[in-house]
Amino acid sequence: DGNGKVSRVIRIGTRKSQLARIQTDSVADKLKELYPDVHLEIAMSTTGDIILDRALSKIGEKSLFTKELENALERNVDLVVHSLKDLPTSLPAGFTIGAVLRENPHDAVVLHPSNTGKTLDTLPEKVIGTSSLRRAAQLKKRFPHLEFKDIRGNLNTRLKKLDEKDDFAAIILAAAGLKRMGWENRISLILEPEDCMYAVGQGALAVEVRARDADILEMVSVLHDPDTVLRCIAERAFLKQLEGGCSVPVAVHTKVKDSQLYLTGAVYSLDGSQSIKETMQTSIAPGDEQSLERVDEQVQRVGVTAIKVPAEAQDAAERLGVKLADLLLSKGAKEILTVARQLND
Ligand SMILES: NCc1[nH]cc(CCC(=O)O)c1CC(=O)O
Repeated sequence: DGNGKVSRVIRIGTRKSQLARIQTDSVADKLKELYPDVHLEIAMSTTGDIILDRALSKIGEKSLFTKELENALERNVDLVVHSLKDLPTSLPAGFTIGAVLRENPHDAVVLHPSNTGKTLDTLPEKVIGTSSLRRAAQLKKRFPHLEFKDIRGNLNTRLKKLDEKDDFAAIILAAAGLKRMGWENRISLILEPEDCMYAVGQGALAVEVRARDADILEMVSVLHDPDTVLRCIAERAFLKQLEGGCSVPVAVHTKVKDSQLYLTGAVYSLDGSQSIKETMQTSIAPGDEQSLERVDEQVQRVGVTAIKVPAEAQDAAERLGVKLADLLLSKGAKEILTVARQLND
């Protein structure tokens, strides 16, 4: 078995925010369970959660959060854990995502305590807190009576702002982040795709490693299941082909059923009045697994190196994302995204 290969100390890098620590610990715990003989150490970086006062959508540079951890990966750690959503669709040379673990990808509504039992249709006040253009655009389209205002800060800060003031009737957050922080009980509603599709990679943890570190790649590859990898590759290929980035309202929904991978993708104008949404599918029948021999930068698909997952299915997933993006672009997605970008500047 491959489990005996890594006998040295494995160092995991993490940012110091509570969510980052929890995410890192959850991956470390899984690795400990799978490899009881491996000695794991957690190394903390001291900066990275500094930019809280500007809308994330206006910072524009996703890799800001991850650059420091990549420096550490170059020097003194073997793997780092990120929210996949925060990772750009191409990684810097020398790095790759070796495992993807996903929980609930959907968005959740957290109600102000005074609104317990209400829904987005029946809220007595109409101001909703979110700094996500994607969430605001979709929900404006579906619930025209609501208003959306920016809410900044980490998860703790946002919940505090909701509870201790009367500025917001509710806020929208990723269900996965709430669950990881132990606040699942604050989830009032999970948003269905008809109301609000999720962000590319939302709810998934990405384990970033050195692209040519075959031992570590093999070690982390047991953390993920093929369906999760294929869904995330399709989503990321879609975003990359759209040249979406984090500052535009792009949303997706994926599922796997009967060896078919389904991808729904959409772009929205900022007020939700214009949108283009399409679904495509592809066969992901089992085939030869991506092998270690073929692990080099050439086999990365949108930053992911998933050994042991069928290589052909990974190619099909990537093509699906590109094809769906091309379909949306042929229907005017570029114009919608260009206007959204300019208005958001
Ligand atoms: N936008 C920031 C962000 N990046 C990752 C998460 C946690 C959820 C996830 O991993 O997708 C969140 C919070 C949120 O969107 O509510």
